[in-house]
Amino acid sequence: MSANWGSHIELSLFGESHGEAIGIVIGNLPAGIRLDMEQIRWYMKRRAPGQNKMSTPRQEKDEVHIVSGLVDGVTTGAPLCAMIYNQNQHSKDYSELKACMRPGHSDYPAYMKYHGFNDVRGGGHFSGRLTAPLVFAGSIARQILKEKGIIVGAHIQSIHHIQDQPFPVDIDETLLEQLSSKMYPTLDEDVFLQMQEVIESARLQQDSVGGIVECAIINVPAGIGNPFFDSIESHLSPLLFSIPAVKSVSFGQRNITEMYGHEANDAYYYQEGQVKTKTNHNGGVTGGITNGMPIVFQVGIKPTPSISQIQETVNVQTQTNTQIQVKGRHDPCIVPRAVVVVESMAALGILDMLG
Ligand SMILES: Cc1cc2nc3c(=O)[nH]c(=O)nc-3n(C[C@H](O)[C@H](O)[C@H](O)COP(=O)(O)O)c2cc1C
Ligand SMILES: C=C(O[C@@H]1CC(C(=O)O)=C[C@@H](OP(=O)(O)O)[C@H]1O)C(=O)O
Repeated sequence: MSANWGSHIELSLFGESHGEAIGIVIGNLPAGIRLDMEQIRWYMKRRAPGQNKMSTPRQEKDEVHIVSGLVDGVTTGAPLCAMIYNQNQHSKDYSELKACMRPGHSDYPAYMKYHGFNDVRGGGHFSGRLTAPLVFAGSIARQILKEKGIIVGAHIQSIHHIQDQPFPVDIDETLLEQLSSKMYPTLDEDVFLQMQEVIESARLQQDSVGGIVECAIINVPAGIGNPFFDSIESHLSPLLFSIPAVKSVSFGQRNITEMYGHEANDAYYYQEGQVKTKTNHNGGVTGGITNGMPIVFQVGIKPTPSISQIQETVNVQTQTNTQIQVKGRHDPCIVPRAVVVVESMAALGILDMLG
């Protein structure tokens, strides 16, 4: 099982949802970065479970213990290892799942690949819980990027059929900082109430819903990226697709495929000596290389697979068709907790790209 990533920044992710701890080792971090622990705690809180009815009731503090690579709050340049101890496992909820495979979760493919030895409890190493250490790593990346003037932020673009507005062409630091300061950021102030109702209605029907997170990275200079195998899109996508439940990533305007060329092309102009585009349908990237406009992309997240309605499945021990009623404490919608995960992955990807 591989859980390593990176060409400049190196990540090595470890742990299971119901094991003792989850964590990450971050290699090649610059020395001399004073970690802003208050900011890190806020980003961790935005993702943490158990805070309201929209989330899994599992209560976890998600306190980060830094065990190496930091002295007096400042990075030393040595691998930085951070651990989060699991505190609230209910492993008996998963006893049936060694044999009966949850539709939509990792159980069956993992059973085939790891011959039934994989840890199914809480999703094991496949769990959305593993995104907690990724948010920690992403928070450090965001801090380093901010020193270069580069800011990342995201909003909930949609939940089920309820849509927020898309990002405007001019995305500034104030807007992104405002979004990141909210627990559930949307551009239209009122739309989250409707989203919340849709989530609650799905929860009451023992069901779940998905949605889309739209993310922006601003102030990346023009000229970063490559045309072919290491384009901006191809560098960010592996990270974004590694977030459990992510099923799509698209850059620029979502409906660009339905436009005419004259509509899709972003017209250039000079503003105070700087090249800008009037529209940003291409999401700040053409030819795989940044054009100086905000990098904008959307991440599609499926409905949570573990729902407590009775579903058809198979028992791999008796090799029979059967039914399953999934237990455990699950998110009726992953999207609200995943916004900061998307931001974190974007920050890690772009920092790595800057070299
Ligand atoms: C923050 C977060 C929370 C999640 N919570 C749950 C959950 O409560 N129950 C569940 O079945 N899946 C949850 N997932 C999704 C599963 O982990 C994921 O669907 C599963 O590992 C299968 O992977 P795939 O959907 O990418 O194919 C969550 C994912 C994230 C990112
Ligand atoms: C604990 C978290 O989410 C978990 C992600 C998850 C899954 O299958 O992905 C399944 C659930 O695990 P459990 O049944 O142990 O409660 C979620 O609670 C977290 O994100 O921190």
